[in-house]
Amino acid sequence: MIRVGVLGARGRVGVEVCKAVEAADDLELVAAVDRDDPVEGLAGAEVVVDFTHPDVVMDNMRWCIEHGVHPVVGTTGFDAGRLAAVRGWLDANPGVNALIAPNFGIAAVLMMHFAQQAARYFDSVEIVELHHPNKADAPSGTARRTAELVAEARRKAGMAPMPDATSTELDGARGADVDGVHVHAVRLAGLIAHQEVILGGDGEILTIRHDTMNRSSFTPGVLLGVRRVREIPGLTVGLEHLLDL
Ligand SMILES: NC(=O)C1=CN([C@@H]2O[C@H](COP(=O)(O)OP(=O)(O)OC[C@H]3O[C@@H](n4cnc5c(N)ncnc54)[C@H](OP(=O)(O)O)[C@@H]3O)[C@@H](O)[C@H]2O)C=CC1
Ligand SMILES: O=C(O)C1=N[C@H](C(=O)O)C[C@H](O)C1
Repeated sequence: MIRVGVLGARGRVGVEVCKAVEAADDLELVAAVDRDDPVEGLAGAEVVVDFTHPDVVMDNMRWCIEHGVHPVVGTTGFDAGRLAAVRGWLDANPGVNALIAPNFGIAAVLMMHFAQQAARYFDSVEIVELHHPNKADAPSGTARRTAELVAEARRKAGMAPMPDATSTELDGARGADVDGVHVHAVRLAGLIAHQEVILGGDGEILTIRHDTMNRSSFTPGVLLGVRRVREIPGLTVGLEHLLDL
C-alpha cells in the first residue's frame, strides 16, 4: 500500500482524486487537506497530490520535500524560475522526487505530443485554450507547455519565424506570446477545459483538438504518477515521461 495525502481535497479536482485513491486497492488515503486544515497528517504520507492554486503550490511543494514526501502536482502556474526553485529543494533533500504535470489527462498529453510532432511541417502554429471562468491562470498550464514544445520542435528544425504582417493591434488581440507562439485564452461559463492547436501551411490546415468532458478524466494519470514517483529521480515535468510515447 502507498500512503497518499491530497492537498486541495475539497476542490473540483481534489474531490475526484480522493475518490480514486480510496477506490484503488494499492493506495491508502491518509490525509485529505484543504485551505486552513491542519497539515500534520500529510507527514504520514509517502506521496502527496496537489491540486490547489498557483499562489500556494510553491509553499506546499517545499513543505512536502522538506518532510521527505514525494509531491505529485497538477496545480499550474509554473515557469522556469519556479522549476529551478523546486530543483534546488530536491537537491537539498536527496531521495525525494517530484512530478509536475500541466495536464494529467492521457488524451491531453497525446494532443501535446502530436502538436510537437506536427510543428515542423507547418509555417504557422497558434493555440486556442478554452476553460471554465473560475480558472485563476491564463494562459493555461497545458497551453503554455504546448507552446514551449512546439517552439522547441520548430527551433530544432531550423524553421523561419511565422508569417504575421500585423502592424497595428488592440492590446491582447494577438494573444500571449509564449516562446514565439501565440496563445489565446477563452473563459466561458459552461466549459471545463479544451484546447485547439491550429497548424497552417500551403493550402492546408491541421487542427488538433482536445476536450475534457469531466474531471475524473484526470485521475488515471494522477494515480500513475502516484504509483511511479518514488522511482523517478529528481524532478519530472510532464506525464509523457511515464507513458512510453
Ligand atoms: N494538471 C492537471 O491535469 C490539472 C490541473 N488543474 C489545476 O489544478 C489547480 C486546481 O484546480 P481546481 O481543482 O479546478 O481548483 P479548485 O479551486 O476547485 O480547488 C482548489 C482547492 O484548493 C484549496 N486550497 C487553496 N489554498 C490551499 C492551501 N494552501 N492548502 C490546501 N488547499 C488549498 C481551495 O480552497 P478555496 O476554494 O477556499 O480557495 C480549493 O478547495 C489549478 O491550478 C488548475 O489549473 C486542474 C485540472 C487538471
Ligand atoms: O484549471 C483547469 O481546469 C485546468 N487546468 C490545467 C491547465 O491549466 O492546463 C489543466 C486543464 O486544462 C484543466
